[in-house]
Amino acid sequence: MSSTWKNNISFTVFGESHGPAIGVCMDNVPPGESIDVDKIYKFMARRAPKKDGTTTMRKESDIPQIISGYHNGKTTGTPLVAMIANNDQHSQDYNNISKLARPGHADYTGALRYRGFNDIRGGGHFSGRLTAPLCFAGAVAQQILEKRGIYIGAHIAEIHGITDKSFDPINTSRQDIIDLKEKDFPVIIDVQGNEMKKEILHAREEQDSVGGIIECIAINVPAGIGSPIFDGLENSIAQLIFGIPAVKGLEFGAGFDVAKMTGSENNDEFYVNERGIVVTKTNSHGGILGGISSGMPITLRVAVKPTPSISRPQETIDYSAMKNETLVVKGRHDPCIVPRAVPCVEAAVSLAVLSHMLEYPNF
Ligand SMILES: Cc1cc2nc3c(=O)[nH]c(=O)nc-3n(C[C@H](O)[C@H](O)[C@H](O)COP(=O)(O)O)c2cc1C
Ligand SMILES: C=C(O[C@@H]1CC(C(=O)O)=C[C@@H](OP(=O)(O)O)[C@H]1O)C(=O)O
Repeated sequence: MSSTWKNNISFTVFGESHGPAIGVCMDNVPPGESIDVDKIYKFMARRAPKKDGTTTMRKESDIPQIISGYHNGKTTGTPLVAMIANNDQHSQDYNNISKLARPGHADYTGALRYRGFNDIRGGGHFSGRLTAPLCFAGAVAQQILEKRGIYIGAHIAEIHGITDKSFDPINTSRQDIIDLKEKDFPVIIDVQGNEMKKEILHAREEQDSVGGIIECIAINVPAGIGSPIFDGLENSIAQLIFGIPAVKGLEFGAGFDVAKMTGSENNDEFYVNERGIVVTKTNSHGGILGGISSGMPITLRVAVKPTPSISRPQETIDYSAMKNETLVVKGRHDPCIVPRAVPCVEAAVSLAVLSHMLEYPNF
């Protein structure tokens, strides 16, 4: 079940980019949770294509239709199902490349896995479009968590070498997270965001694309959530983060920098604060020790590759005729995936955290 995630919360995403609709079926969502549908729309609009040249020109409204599991403003606890229509497919863009493997995309591996029967139009089921249902599920999870004071936010930390300020790994506030969600281009330092946008537009002019890094933080996650070995918070978050197409790297806390540190530099010393709560002085561990939350903010960074579909000519193969070919990709592609993937990262982390929160009887 490649498109199903099974934990305390389970969900399946379905559909293809150029089929009639995509969607999600969530199971074991707690009953009686008030869900504001307008807030879901707002969350999903953060992922939807924009009109400023920094994203795909495909116009999708991404309004989900809830067809099960929601009544009188509350979850029923039975499967929560949402459909999202595909309205602006240009399938003819893919006619001339139906057996030509786009370098960096999943056309070749998908054809092997599905014996050539996979729908390659717009990337089919491999498309970044399948993150719209992930965002629906994540928006629901986020609302349930926010009612318990848990806030999860993300920003663009880097695009092609241009960097934003990092989250404060100890003192990021609920308001800092809320403010970022209101931004069209979610960065902490707006002037850096303007430079990033210029870089994205430049890549588009050059018939090329750029990648970057997304940083995410979850605050007020209670200490003691998660499990060791295979079912820890890091495991669950990683599984969902790698469900976002184009993600190639993930690090928690100090991440790969730990390799350069000594134990005394990396260890986060504990103390009891003025409110009688156990905290750490620093947060290299990124809020997770032994797969279990420490109560400190959970911090992670996600590396996103440059969009594979670029319009300059590239060498490739015709995998049906087994011939070498030159390919010119058509279609309306994101010159950079990173800005639209920010809510996707939030969605993935929200679903993983909510799922582990359900292990606790008093949730
Ligand atoms: C929000 C989002 C938008 C994307 N837009 C595009 C796009 O316009 N063109 C493209 O070739 N790939 C796009 N991708 C990435 C591809 O779907 C992805 O690279 C491909 O499925 C192969 O998967 P992999 O990179 O994880 O190996 C997008 C991904 C996301 C998350
Ligand atoms: C439509 C979306 O993104 C699509 C993701 C995508 C890909 O290969 O991942 C390829 C493009 O599809 P098309 O060629 O049909 O325009 C993007 O537009 C979306 O995210 O809503």
